[in-house]
Amino acid sequence: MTFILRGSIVHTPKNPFREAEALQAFSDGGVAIAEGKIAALGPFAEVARQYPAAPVQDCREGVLLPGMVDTHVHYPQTRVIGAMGYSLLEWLEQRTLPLEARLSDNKLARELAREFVRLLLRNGTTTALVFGSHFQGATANLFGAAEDVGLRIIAGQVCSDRLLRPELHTTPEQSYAEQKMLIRRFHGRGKLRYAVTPRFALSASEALLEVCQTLLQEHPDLHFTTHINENTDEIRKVAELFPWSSHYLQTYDRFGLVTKHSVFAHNVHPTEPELARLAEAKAAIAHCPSSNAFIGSGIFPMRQHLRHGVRFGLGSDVGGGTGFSLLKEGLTAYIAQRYAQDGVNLTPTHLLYLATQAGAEILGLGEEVGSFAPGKAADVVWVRPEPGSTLEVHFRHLNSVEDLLGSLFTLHGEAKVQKVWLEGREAPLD
Ligand SMILES: O=c1[nH]c(=O)c2nc[nH]c2[nH]1
Ligand SMILES: [Zn+2]
Repeated sequence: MTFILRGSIVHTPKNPFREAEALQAFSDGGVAIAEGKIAALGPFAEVARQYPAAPVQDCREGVLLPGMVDTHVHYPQTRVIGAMGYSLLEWLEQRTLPLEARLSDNKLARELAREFVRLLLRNGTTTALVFGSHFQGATANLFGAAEDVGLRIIAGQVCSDRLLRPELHTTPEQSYAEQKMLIRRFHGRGKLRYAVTPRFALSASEALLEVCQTLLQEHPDLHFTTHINENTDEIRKVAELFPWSSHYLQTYDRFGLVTKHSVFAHNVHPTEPELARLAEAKAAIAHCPSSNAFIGSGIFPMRQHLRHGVRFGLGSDVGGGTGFSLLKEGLTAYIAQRYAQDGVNLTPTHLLYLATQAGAEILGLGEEVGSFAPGKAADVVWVRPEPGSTLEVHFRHLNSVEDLLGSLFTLHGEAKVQKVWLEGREAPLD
């Protein structure tokens, strides 16, 4: 069935960090959807002429965006959001890991998985790279919940074998066996993909990192994700644990884990050699601005990443982050760069790009999602201002599409995700 969505349409088919006029917008636009894919995009009158028999869904109140892409979010941590006053290692020990340990209970894991995928969708996220659980069963529940609603996720069973808490520790042998089973069962099934996911070098022995390497060698199309350079105490401890390493990235690189399929979360405190190596390997960073602020990790050195040509997308990093909204992450990235010594002066176009196409690209999905380019999956979000809100006032008095986006990101708390389509099918939001 072919149908048309009519409304204000904005997307970033080009990279605004490199090219002018990266934003494309249609104030009365149409996006035709056929067989779950974008069939046509343009002014509504033109699209309607191309598909005269297609029913039209009127989305003229508000704006249509490509489904957003969260490049770093933790499935077990929804209920940790808002734990104030901790730095990273205290936050993990006192608030996060105790909850993660409870996911050995499959019933709780199933409940959290359903809650998690619903909250991603309600915030307009249609693709995500997800940190799973330390438990195999709970991670299987995550894949199951995503599949049930048609959400595109890349995820994996988190592995650690030291320095967390005993319930969360595995052994290299156990981790290999459990991950193999999950890879066989879920990797490449529909829209599901598997990511090898050591929690961070601090909690992974060399033998466990070797297991990660073996898995990637045995399955070259797997993804890889972990944390890096988030907090100065963490960095110091990692240096002590790997005395042979000259920097944090080397603890992964020694085991072949720095590739174009790798996404490292945070990288708030990188050294120049690490940035050079990330660029050389075409590895990418999940930039998590609200988490960096909330846990007090520091300000992301965006200009340094740009200078080195290191790619990055946005991550909500729930539960260190302050919620699932990538609109809010965009605003927080903007504000953090305003505070930074040598910050990048981001425009609303940069923010939209970071929340959509940039994320798609670093997940290797740049040809499949992230914009309304014909042929891509029809993952679409319709956002409307809450009636009577400041955002509604702004939307009634717009001068330009940049103004629309600027107020959407700034007043994101008054933007309601009205509907979400996943491959052209309306997704359940309740
Ligand atoms: O922000 C973070 N959240 C986590 O859960 C975590 N684990 C290791 N390092 C981490 N950083
Ligand atoms: Zn994280």
